[in-house]
Amino acid sequence: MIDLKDIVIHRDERKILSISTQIPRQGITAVIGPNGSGKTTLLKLLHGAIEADSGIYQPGWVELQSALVLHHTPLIKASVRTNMAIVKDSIGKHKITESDIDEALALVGLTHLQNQSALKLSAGERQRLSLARAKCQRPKMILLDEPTANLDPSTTEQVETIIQQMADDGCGVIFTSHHLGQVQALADQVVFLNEGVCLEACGTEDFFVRPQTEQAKKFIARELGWK
Ligand SMILES: Nc1ncnc2c1ncn2[C@@H]1O[C@H](COP(=O)(O)OP(=O)(O)OP(=O)(O)O)[C@@H](O)[C@H]1O
Repeated sequence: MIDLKDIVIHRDERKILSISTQIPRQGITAVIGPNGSGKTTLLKLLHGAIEADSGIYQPGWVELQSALVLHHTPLIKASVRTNMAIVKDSIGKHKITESDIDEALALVGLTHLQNQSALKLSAGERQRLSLARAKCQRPKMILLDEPTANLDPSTTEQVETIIQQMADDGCGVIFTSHHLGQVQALADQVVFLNEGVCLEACGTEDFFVRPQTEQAKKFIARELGWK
């Protein structure tokens, strides 16, 4: 378990995250909540990209060895393969080998485009490249910020299959999403944030069938269009 105790993060004198919860290190966890509720901030904290002002995070980002995939992964003006080769692994110990790259490209179905300029990739191919780069880092956990935002249904399905495969291979996955249908289909557990506070952390079915807080009930009803 990842244990977050009394974590507080401020920006511009505003508390943007105030959280105490536990998140499993295995399986697939969805972090959900309204816009601005702190989902991306939580992923960045887990990855060690930002620090908490106070509180305890165990085992901590060094031990977690995560790969973080944000919305717009910067790519260099070079081939898909070169964009893979520049990736560093999450602990800086292993060199990324040619066969690591081959394996990751095959996983995301981009082998045939490996010599194409990465900047010419479509949004869906770009996202698959980002996942392949993350996979090459040999992370223990992969943190994905809205991995299927702006993708069409068929590409969304491809990306979901890759995520599922990574989890089946033993890599813990934490992703954020605004698609509750996707969360229900993919996630084993849910962390629900509201105004920077974790209000619920439980199994996916429990969350959707028996939400404990009024905020979660309203959020589910609004997002799924229930009356
Ligand atoms: N560097 C920053 N400086 C100031 N405010 C910030 C900073 N980073 C995040 N925030 C604020 O913190 C809050 C949480 O942001 P965050 O991006 O984590 O939300 P989110 O749940 O991922 O939102 P969305 O669903 O819109 O992507 C927002 O109100 C945001 O404006």
